[in-house]
Amino acid sequence: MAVFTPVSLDDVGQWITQFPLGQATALKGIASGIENSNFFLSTEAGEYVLTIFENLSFEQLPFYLQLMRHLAQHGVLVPAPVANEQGELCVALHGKPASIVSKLEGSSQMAPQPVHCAAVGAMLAKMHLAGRDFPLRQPNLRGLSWWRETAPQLLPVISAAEASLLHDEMQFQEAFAAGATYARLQAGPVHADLFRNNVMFDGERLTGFFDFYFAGCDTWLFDVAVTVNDWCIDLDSGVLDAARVRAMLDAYHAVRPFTTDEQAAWQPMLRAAALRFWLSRLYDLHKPREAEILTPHDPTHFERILRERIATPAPQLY
Ligand SMILES: Nc1ncnc2c1ncn2[C@@H]1O[C@H](COP(=O)(O)OP(=O)(O)O)[C@@H](O)[C@H]1O
Ligand SMILES: N[C@@H](CCOP(=O)(O)O)C(=O)O
Repeated sequence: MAVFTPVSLDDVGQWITQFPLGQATALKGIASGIENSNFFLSTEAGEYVLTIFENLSFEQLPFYLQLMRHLAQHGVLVPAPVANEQGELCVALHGKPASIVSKLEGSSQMAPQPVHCAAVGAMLAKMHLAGRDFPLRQPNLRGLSWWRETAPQLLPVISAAEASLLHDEMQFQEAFAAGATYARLQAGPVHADLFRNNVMFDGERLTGFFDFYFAGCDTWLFDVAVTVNDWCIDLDSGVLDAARVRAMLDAYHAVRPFTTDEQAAWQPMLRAAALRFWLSRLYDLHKPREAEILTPHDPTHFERILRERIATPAPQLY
């Protein structure tokens, strides 16, 4: 959709000398980003992605970039940030924070089959395990605290039917999050937005997870629920597709076995994951940021998913 900050090859030519990448040989804006300005960057050392962060600050970026570096160093397929000669992963370009990360091969698989879901499930489990010794901490900034702030702002501007669902689900999620089962769930760094458009495939080979800018510390099961709610559904109805769910969960379980607490928490967590994106889409629709030029995602998609997860028993986790 947009490159918000234009950058020329000349601009990058001087700036890139602080990185161990040789000369920049080509730069091409990526049209599909909605949050940041992204460019494919060719250098003498290989192919990279240059990102200029339009909303995140220098103070906020270390958690995301260091998490990506940590995961890449632990064999998780994610873009590896490149440090400059001072060891910095984030350096100003045109006055904004910018970073260079390795380019993933392939493209997003927008019509996934069980084989793709299995690859995502296995890599997600590997990512959760690899995050256990990541030292930085940041909460999921779109977690329960944000829902508590956001729901009251939305209740007056949404329909009565939406307000009733939102009110009831917030009560349900408050009780779930305060319970003993929830407290025992394993937690750590999670991607928190692992939708189809944030994973690359080369045919059936997964080449990487990217777009970590909603990452934070939360329960691993929340991350699984977010991922299942996007990868394993019929997009029109929101209904789970049994074959894709089974493929994803079995592959995850083979790497990091689910627990009995997680089985007990599974249905509430599928609901929580649906609520999170329903809320953010409602918020973007009713409370757009100043100068927002983009078409917001449709909230009714996640309202449908939420109603469906409430009405239908969750599949077995394992
Ligand atoms: N590391 C990467 N390797 C390959 N392509 C990438 C990488 N990072 C981003 N892209 C491409 O750039 C596009 C926009 O990236 P994304 O992170 O979704 O931007 P935004 O956060 O602005 O929405 C992606 O759809 C993908 O095609
Ligand atoms: N996945 C979210 C929106 C986040 O956008 P992204 O392009 O950065 O993944 C949604 O679908 O609401």
